[in-house]
Amino acid sequence: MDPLTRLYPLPESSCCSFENYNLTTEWLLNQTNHRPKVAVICGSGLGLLADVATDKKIFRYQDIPNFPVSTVAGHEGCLVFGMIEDTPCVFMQGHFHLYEGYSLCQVTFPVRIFKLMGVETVLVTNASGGICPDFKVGDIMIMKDHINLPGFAGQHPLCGPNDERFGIRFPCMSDAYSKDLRRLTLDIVSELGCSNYVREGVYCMVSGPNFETIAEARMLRILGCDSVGMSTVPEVTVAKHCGLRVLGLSLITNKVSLDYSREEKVNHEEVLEISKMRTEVLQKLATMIITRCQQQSINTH
Ligand SMILES: O=P(O)(O)O[C@H]1O[C@H](CO)[C@@H](O)[C@H]1O
Ligand code: HPA
Repeated sequence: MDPLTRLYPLPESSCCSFENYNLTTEWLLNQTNHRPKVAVICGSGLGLLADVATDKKIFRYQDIPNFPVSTVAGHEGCLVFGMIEDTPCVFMQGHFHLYEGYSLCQVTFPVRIFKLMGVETVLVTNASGGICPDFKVGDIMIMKDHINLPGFAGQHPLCGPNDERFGIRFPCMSDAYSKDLRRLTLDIVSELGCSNYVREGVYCMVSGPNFETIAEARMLRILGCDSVGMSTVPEVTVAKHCGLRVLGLSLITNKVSLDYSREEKVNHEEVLEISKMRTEVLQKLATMIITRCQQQSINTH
């Protein structure tokens, strides 16, 4: 047994050994001829992003060895391989959350599978609550940066022994979201004429599952967060660690209450309803980003 394994024994049920990543990767590659270059992680209510792909091959999460299953409404729990024009892609219809009881190694498991499959770029999407007073419901926020609030408290997907086959012990996170992809997205947004509801901003991850108190929301505002959600940051961190290029799009599904006199109460059904409302434009945007980013073969991460 190597000394690291002895120092940090993984629980029996852990999926996070290199052998397990390999096993799942090989299982998937044996079941399909698709060899994806772009992975799309679909957030709450955004699974329909996969509908525009052609030549699809679909796996239910429950049938994939070592894969967690989705337990939240609006997360279908399917892995969809398919083509967006000439680009081979893989879509996660639904992702995993700390509040479901998953470890961060389980939450981020698919990202390392994508890396081993040869994926180069990850497009992450999510639903979030708008904290920036200028944001409106239905706005799309291009993620410029994030705050890993659970990470501050030691809930971090890279804690534990570092596997150098994936990345270095102390990865830089100051450029987690590719500048080139953000620029490309802004160009496409202006071509599509939707600049009036696309913003750039900082996403903050909280563990959930409750939505924020007003005092918490005010604290997040002071910290410089433009929106808040319960996902994405672990996946982005692991993607960046293993050298994947990342773009994040966050749909503002509700405004977070910063004021005790505000009567509206946020709920998950409203989150899903707004996601559905923006599906078409997000499909268009995602399709153009995927096609162009492959054509331009931007090399900087
Ligand atoms: O981040 P995604 O999964 O898109 O969804 C967001 O919406 C759900 C709450 O309504 C939470 O899961 C939150 O994180
Ligand atoms: O207001 C919110 N807070 C946290 N997560 C969320 N996901 C969608 N909206 C929200």
